[in-house]
Amino acid sequence: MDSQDIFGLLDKVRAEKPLIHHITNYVTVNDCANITICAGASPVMAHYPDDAEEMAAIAGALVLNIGTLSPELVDAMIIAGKRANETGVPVILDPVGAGATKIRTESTFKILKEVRISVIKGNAGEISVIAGTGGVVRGVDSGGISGEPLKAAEACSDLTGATVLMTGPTDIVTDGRRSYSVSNGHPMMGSLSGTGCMAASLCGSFAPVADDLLISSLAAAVTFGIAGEIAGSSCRGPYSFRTELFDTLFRMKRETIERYADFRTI
Ligand SMILES: Nc1ncnc2c1ncn2[C@@H]1O[C@H](COP(=O)(O)OP(=O)(O)O)[C@@H](O)[C@H]1O
Ligand SMILES: Cc1ncsc1CCOP(=O)(O)O
Ligand SMILES: [Mg+2]
Repeated sequence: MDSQDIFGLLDKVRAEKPLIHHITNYVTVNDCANITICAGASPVMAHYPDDAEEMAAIAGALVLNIGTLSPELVDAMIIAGKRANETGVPVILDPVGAGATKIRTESTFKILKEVRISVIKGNAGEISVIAGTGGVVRGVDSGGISGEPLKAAEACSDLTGATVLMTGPTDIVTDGRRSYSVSNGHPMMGSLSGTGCMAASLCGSFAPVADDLLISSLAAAVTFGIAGEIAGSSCRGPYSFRTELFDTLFRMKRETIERYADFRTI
C-alpha cells in the first residue's frame, strides 16, 4: 500500500494499529479515544509524568490538547513531547482556546518552544493567533480572523516548522510550501463538541502510516470530513449525528473515500 495514497491510508491504519498516546482534556477524552479506535488505531490516555514519558517513547504518535489545561498537565505535555522528539515520535498539538485567555496563549507558545511539534491542528482563530496574523477565539470557538485563511495557515507553518491543519467549513492543510483545501464535512460537525479534538486524534492516527505529514494530515481531514458528511445526511440532531459519525468511520471503505473525497491544491 503506497503511503502517499491518501485513499488507502485508513486501511493502513487498520493494518498497523498504531498506538496513539493522548494528553488531552476531560471534556472530549472519551470521544477522542473512540474515534481513534474507529479509525483502526489504539488510543492510550496517559498524563502522569512518569507514565507519559515512557508511553510517549513507544507510541506511534503523541497528541497534546490543552482544552482543560493545568500547570501540571502542561509540564507533562512538555516531558512527554521531549521524549517523543528523542525517539522520533510525531507530536500533534491542538492549541484549544489559544487566544481566548492569556494562559492558553502562553502555554501554547511554551509547548511550541520546548517541543518540536510535527502537526498543529486548530480552528481558524487558534491558528491565526499562533501565526500572529490576527484572530479571535471565544472560549474554544473561532470568532473570526483578519485576512485570508490560507495566509494565516501558511504563516503558522512558517513560524513553527509544523504542518498545519486549519479546520472550519473548509479545512486547509499546509506545510508552508504545499497547500490543500478540503471541502468535505457537514455543518453539524460545528454543533458537536469534540470534532476539532477528534480531528487531531485522526491526524495522530494517520501520521505513523505515511512518510509525509502533509499527506497524512490531508488524509485525516478528508476521511473525517466524509464521515461527517455521511453522518450528517441521516441524523436528527447532534447526538444522533455523533453516533452516526463513529459508526460511519468504523465501517468506511476505500471506495467510499475515493467517491466522496473533495480536496484540491491551492
Ligand atoms: N460548517 C462546517 N461545515 C463542514 N465541516 C465543518 C463545519 N464546521 C466544522 N467542520 C468540521 O468539524 C471539525 C471541527 O472543526 P472546527 O469547528 O473548526 O474545530 P473546533 O471544534 O476545534 O473549533 C473539522 O473536521 C471541520 O472540518
Ligand atoms: C468545550 C471544551 N472546553 C474545554 S475543551 C472543550 C472541547 C473542545 O472541543 P473542540 O475543540 O473539538 O470543539
Ligand atoms: Mg478545538
